[in-house]
Amino acid sequence: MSAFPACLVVDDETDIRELLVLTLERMDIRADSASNLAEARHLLAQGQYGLCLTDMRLPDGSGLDLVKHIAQDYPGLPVAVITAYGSAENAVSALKAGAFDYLTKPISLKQLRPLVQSALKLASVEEENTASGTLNMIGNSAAIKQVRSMIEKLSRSQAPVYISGESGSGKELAARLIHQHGSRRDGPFIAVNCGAIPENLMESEFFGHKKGAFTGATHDKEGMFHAAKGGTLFLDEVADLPLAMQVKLLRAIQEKKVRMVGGTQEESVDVRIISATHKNLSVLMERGEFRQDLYYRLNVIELKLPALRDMQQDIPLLVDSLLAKQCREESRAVPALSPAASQMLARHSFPGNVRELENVLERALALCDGNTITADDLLLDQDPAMPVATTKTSPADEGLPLPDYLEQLEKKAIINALEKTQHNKTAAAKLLGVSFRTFRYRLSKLGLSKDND
Ligand SMILES: Nc1ncnc2c1ncn2[C@@H]1O[C@H](COP(=O)(O)OP(=O)(O)OP(=O)(O)O)[C@@H](O)[C@H]1O
Repeated sequence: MSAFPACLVVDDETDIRELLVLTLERMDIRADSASNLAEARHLLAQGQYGLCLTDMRLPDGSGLDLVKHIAQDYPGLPVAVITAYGSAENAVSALKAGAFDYLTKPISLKQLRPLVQSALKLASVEEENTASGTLNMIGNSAAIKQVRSMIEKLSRSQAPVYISGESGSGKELAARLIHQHGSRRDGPFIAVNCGAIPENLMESEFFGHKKGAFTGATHDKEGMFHAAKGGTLFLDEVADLPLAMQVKLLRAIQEKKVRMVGGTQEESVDVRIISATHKNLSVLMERGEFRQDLYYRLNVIELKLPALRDMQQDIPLLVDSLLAKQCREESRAVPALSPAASQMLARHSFPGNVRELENVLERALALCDGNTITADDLLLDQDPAMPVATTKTSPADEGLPLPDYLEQLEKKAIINALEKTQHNKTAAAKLLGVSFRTFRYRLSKLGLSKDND
């Protein structure tokens, strides 16, 4: 038997219990079993377990009670629930209560193996994390400390996480950290910007396609779900998924299976989903633009990232570490900040959050004399939130008809966002709160795109 601590199997059906114990033993894992909640509690108190698998329906309570008991009294022990086919709510409530993952009946070895391996990995990853302890989400404010502790908790689970927060507030960074600190750290982390994929290619990008599935499909091609196997798939700007794609994604998440475009067979994929958007998904859901069932599937656990203006006290610390990082990358000495520059940074509202702060510092590094960054180097006056909000003129003052006047304002806002993001269109679209597709469309409509944009 392996060095991995034993597994506790809790199920009142003798057949399933025996089958699970046997399967685990074939995987070199010793297993104890209990047929009800009371027995399970008793065994837990006696033994050192590395994993617990429990059915949802038990004669003297529910699997959910056991999940809560374990979360409370044995917080390091991963527990997975076994749910009946099609009972999505059960799986979701178990994950919310702290279950690390779930299995759907009928249980197959294909499902069980990655789950057990993840649990097995968790123990060693935790040891390494305690040893290194380096989460690089910088800040000392209560808000960011709370984020850091949530990240640690979430990395112990396989539950889908939904990260909300304004553009540039560190959603992708948080997703990467959850991945890096969890059992999937040796697997891939695949980040997808859902707003940047053309609608007609979306299904094939996500699930892959078979040769001949459509014109131009000259060979079999795997999708992003395949690329993320054994790791994490980060769906950024998930609000930009068209409704038709939302249905397909829901199926893939629920079944943990995908089917290539033009393929006949479904195949299992072991992928953890983390999603994010700067938009308000619950509002979009109420408007019918985002499917409710997918929303509940993605948003099992929500991680909220604070805006930089809500952690203003962290600005000096962030400035120091971001400057140090940028100078390290450019192999140059870290310049000092003049008192006026420090004050200006500490007071600025940063609508573009940490990303905006990074851009301001990068620009200041390029402009400064090498020794000191002055208030002038920050160019913060040229960084207004949005020209629309600050404009004091009216169409009549400009002598323009309303549509032309609005077009001019829109152009200004777009150019401003492009400048702020060093012409990164994806980031500029986010800053303006529109999808990448919309942004690209507006660029060409307003004559701002280069020939082949
Ligand atoms: N607390 C933090 N400490 C250090 N760096 C941070 C922090 N928050 C954000 N950053 C950095 O700011 C930049 C923007 O963060 P990130 O890309 O994760 O934001 P985002 O919320 O995903 O943005 P978007 O909504 O535009 O996709 C990244 O370079 C990230 O490393």
